[in-house]
Amino acid sequence: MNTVLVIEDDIGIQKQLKWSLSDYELVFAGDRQQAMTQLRRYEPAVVTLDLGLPPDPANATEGLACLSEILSALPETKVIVLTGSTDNNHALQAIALGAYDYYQKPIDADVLTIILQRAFKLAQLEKENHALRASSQQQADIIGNSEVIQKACRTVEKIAPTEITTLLLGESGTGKEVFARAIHKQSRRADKPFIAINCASIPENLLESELFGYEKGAFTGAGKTTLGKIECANGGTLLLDEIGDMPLSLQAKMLRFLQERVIERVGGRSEIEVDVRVICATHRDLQEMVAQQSFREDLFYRVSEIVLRIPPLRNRGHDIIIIAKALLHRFNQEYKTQIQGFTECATNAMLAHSWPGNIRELQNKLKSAVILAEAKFISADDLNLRAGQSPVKMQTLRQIREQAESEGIRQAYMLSSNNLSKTADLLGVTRPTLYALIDKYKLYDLRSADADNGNALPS
Ligand SMILES: Nc1ncnc2c1ncn2[C@@H]1O[C@H](COP(=O)(O)OP(=O)(O)OP(=O)(O)O)[C@@H](O)[C@H]1O
Repeated sequence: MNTVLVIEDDIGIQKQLKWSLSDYELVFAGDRQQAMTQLRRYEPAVVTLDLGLPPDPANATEGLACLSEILSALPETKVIVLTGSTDNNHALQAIALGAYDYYQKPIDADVLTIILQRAFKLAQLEKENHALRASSQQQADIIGNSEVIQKACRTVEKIAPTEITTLLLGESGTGKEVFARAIHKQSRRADKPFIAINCASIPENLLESELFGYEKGAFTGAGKTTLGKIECANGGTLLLDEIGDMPLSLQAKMLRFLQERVIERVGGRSEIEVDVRVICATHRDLQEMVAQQSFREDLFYRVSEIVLRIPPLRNRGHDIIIIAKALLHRFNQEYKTQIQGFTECATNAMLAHSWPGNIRELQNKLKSAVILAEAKFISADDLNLRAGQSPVKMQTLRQIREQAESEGIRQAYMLSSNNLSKTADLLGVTRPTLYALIDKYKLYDLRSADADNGNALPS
C-alpha cells in the first residue's frame, strides 16, 4: 500500500481524509517539525500539505516554509498543496517553489484520489527512469557485447546487492578493478567510499600500517594517529588488489579482520569495529599457492566466497574492436586528434593478436598510434602489430550473427542521430522489435540517450 504523508493541523480534516482515502496508508503531521520527522521516517513519494499550519494557521508562511524544507530534504517528493478556496496566490507561490500540484478545499475524495494516483504514477516513472539511467551508467565502464562479458556483468548484478566477499580472478589488465568498481556502484554502498590497495606495490613492512593504520608513537616517525585503508573504507568497499602477494605474516591479521570485522591499529590496544565490504583480486593461482603453503587455506576460503573470472581480451571476440573504438574516441578527445577509425588490416591484426597485456596493452598501443598516426585511419603498423592475419578465434555462426546485429543497431542509431523511431525505420523493424533487440543485446545506453531526446520509453 502506498504511503501518503498528510500535513494537516485540523483533526476533522485528518479524519475525513483517513476515511475517504482508504486505498492508501496515511501518516499524519500537525506542524512543520512533525512533518519533517514523518518525512524522514517514511520517505513517502507523495505528501499533501495544508498551507495554513501553526503557529500561524491564518497565513501560508509556515506552510510554504514547510514545503521548502521538504523539497530540500527529499527533492523527488510530490507535494500536493491544499489551500482555502480563495487562496490562489499562495497556491501559485507553492507551485513556483516546486509543489507538484494544488487542490482547493473543500475536499472531494474522488478528485483528490485522481490527483494522488497521478502523483504516484509520476513518482514511479521517475524512479524507474533513474534506475535505468543508473544501470546503463554503472555498466557503461565495462564495454563489450561478447557472451563472456555479458555473463560476467550478469554475475555482477547478482552479487552486487549482497555482502558476499568476492574474488576476482583474471590476467593483468583484464579490468578486475573496473569490475570491482561496478560491484561497488551497484551495491547499497555506492555513495560511500571505494578504496583500492595494491598489496604487491607496497613494501612488506609498510603494508600492515597502510591497511590497518597506526597510533601516534607506534614506531619511529609515527607522528600522529593515522587511519589505514580499511578504516577509510568504512561504510563502503575495499578492494584488496593482488591479494596473492600479501605476505604470510599479514595473512593471519587479515583473516581476523575478515571474520570478525574488527581491526587493531599498529601500536593500538583497542579493537575498532568496521563495516566494510571486501573484494579481492589477483592474477595468481591461489589454489596452487595454498598447495605450496604460500597462501593460507583458511584465508583462501574466506576471500573466495564467490569467484568471478574475468576473461582475457583474446577470448572476447569482436569486443576487441568495440573497446578499441571506444578508446579511440576517448583519445581523439584527449589529444585533439581526428582519427576516423582503423584500416581493415589493423582490424584483422587486432583480432589476431593474443593481447598478453589485455586492455591495458590495447590502451597503450592505441594511445601511441593516435599520437603518431599520419593518416585518418590507424594502420596495423601504427599499432605495431603484424598486419593482415585472419582472426585466431573461430566463432559460431550464431555468435557472428548476433554480433553483426548488435553492431548494425548501433550504426543505424548513430546514422539516425540517436533517435530510436528513425533507427527502427532505418533497420526496417517496428519500434517494439527494436526495443526487444536492445534488451537482448543489453544496449541500454541507446534507450536512455533516446529518453534524453524527449521520446517516451515504452512501458
Ligand atoms: N571492458 C573495458 N572497457 C574499456 N576499458 C576497460 C575495460 N576493462 C578495463 N578497462 C581499462 O583497462 C585498464 C586496466 O583495467 P584494470 O586496472 O581494471 O585491470 P586489472 O585487471 O585490475 O589489472 P591489474 O591486474 O594489472 O591490476 C584500465 O585503464 C581500465 O579502465
